[in-house]
Amino acid sequence: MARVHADVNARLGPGWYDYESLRIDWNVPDNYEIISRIGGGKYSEVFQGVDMSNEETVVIKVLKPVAKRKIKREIKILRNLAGGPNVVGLLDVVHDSPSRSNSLIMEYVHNTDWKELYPTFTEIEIKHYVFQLLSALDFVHSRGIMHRDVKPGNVMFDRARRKLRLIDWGLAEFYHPDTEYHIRVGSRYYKGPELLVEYKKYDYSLDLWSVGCMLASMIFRKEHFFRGRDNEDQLLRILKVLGTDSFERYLEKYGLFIRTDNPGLLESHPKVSWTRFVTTDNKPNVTTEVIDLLDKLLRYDHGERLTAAEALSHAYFSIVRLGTATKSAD
Ligand SMILES: CN1CCn2c1nc1c(Br)c(Br)c(Br)c(Br)c12
Ligand code: NA
Repeated sequence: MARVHADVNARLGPGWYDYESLRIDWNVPDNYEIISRIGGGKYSEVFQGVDMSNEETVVIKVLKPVAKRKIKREIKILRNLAGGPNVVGLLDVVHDSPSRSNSLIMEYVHNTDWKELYPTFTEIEIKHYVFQLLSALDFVHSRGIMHRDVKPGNVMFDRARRKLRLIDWGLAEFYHPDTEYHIRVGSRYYKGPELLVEYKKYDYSLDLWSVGCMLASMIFRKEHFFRGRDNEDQLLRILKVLGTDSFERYLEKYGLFIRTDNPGLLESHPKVSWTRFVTTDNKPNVTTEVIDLLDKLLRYDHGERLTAAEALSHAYFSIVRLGTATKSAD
């Protein structure tokens, strides 16, 4: 059971969370022109485009013919989250008859690629970036939704404007208490332990593990902090840092068992101090304050992890909050 926002969807009712009964009125695509391909994945091809009615740059996410149900879920969630802080905006939904394809027209962000961004982050930039990411998640979780695929590739960051948007809500879901969810979600390096040990009754706190992985890669300047070759190796990477004592307690608490023939997963591993990852290169960004925040996000037990709201009020962000306060003061 989630520690926070457990009953949000029960309170907001089926009009909020029942995406299956959503009827989508697809508009014609005539206003939009594709300029260039900017990405793609299992479920969509992504293009930079222009809305010719106002000359605005947009992103055109052409959906592959996947389960209609999944498309309804993504659109329902994007519409529920409209106007929320740091959530990418859904501008339109269009159907193209000749190609029989459906597309989401999204707000454009002039994104700097993560590979370029993370090695150059200053401490103040990390604070602004993570604060905005947590603001998005605090909002989304308070609306009864978990993203389930938080990773650098799904966080668009316009460095010049210091504008961050959480994108790709294709794996997002509504949280209901005592409900079993798919564990084949997320992206390997950012998968929470609950997914790797196949605990299916997870909740919003899954997203906070992923934030912890991103924070660690920024402060320690490591592209992916836990970089497993496969799901088992991913868990082993985590064990080798957090140690097996707290892992055993976690398994015990939730009545979980590990089925594996990987010897590494059956050995005991000591907890490694976070200071072991300090180098001359990353030293300026590693303070006792950020280590404290990181240590409270990267916990096996999802029930122990800071919530997004708790993380936002951590001392590490006081300079960002202060900035916000003065802004709202004037
Ligand atoms: C793979 N790339 C690079 C930039 N970029 C990509 N996918 C995007 C999606 Br989906 C959205 Br929505 C936005 Br907004 C941007 Br920007 C996107
Ligand atoms: Na998206």
